[in-house]
Amino acid sequence: MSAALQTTPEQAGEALLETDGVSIQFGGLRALTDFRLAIRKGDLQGLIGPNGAGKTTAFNVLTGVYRPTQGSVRVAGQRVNGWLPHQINHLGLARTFQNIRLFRSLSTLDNVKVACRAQGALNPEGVGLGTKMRAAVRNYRDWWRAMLLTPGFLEEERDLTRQAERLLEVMGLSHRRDEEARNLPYGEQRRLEIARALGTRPKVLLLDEPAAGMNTREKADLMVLIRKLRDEFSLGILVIEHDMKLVMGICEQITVLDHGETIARGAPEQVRSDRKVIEAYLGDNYLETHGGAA
Ligand SMILES: Nc1ncnc2c1ncn2[C@@H]1O[C@H](COP(=O)(O)OP(=O)(O)OP(=O)(O)O)[C@@H](O)[C@H]1O
Repeated sequence: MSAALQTTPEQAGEALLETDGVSIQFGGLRALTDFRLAIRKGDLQGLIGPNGAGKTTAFNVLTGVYRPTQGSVRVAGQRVNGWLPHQINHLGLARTFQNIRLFRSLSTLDNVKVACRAQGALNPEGVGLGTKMRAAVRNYRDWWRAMLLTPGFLEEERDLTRQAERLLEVMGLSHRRDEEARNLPYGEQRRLEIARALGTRPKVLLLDEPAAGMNTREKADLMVLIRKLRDEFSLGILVIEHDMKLVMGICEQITVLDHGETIARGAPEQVRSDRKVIEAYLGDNYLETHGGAA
């Protein structure tokens, strides 16, 4: 293992998200091999690598879309192998998607309210029949409260609206409050996705190519915003991104994947001068522009 692969000294505090030797195979293809990662409160880490390296697969394993073939995923100290995405979300892990997945016909505000409401709707503990029964009873009760517009229901609605408005403000989207999500410019749709993820009150936020399709100005704003979110919401953040300026500019630690294997991990300056990373991903052109390899 190269020096860049050794664990960095950000070991203070409990890991909010941790994997141990995670591998996943699709037929004969090993999409991810022995993937190790720990995200703590305040971390801002990057996950990079060439197309098909396994980055989105890693996100899918972390969030319960895929079940790992080997190894374990822990969120807030709980082993979550086999849990469903919404159950993992309730433990404090939220994500955005490479291909934007908004409720396109809902307003900007309602997109975020749905997420805020979902966070209050389910009990994360347990996946058994008892939990399902309690959820069914609660749904039935909530349906009647909504039909009768009880004072409790109306107060809850006002509270959800306040929470969602606050998140739109943080994400610079207040002016779009009542517009349908599909009518927002691309960069704003990406920010709305982040607002919606924040609506579930995560401790760890996974951002899958948040700057894709953004112009230079929007990317620069996004860099500032991601740092602000980390600080203001006390989050741990993991970002997949192909824009090296953004990743190198904001991440304190970067993991590099190639063919599902972790080929390097370390601070930006370490990673960008790693010969294996240059060969697999950055290319000699990057080397010429940004300095020599180790
Ligand atoms: N559900 C699946 N079934 C079969 N193969 C899959 C599945 N999901 C991912 N793969 C394969 O796993 C490998 C890793 O894909 P993945 O999407 O994770 O790469 P990536 O690093 O996110 O790439 P990109 O930067 O292009 O988004 C690819 O070869 C892909 O075809």
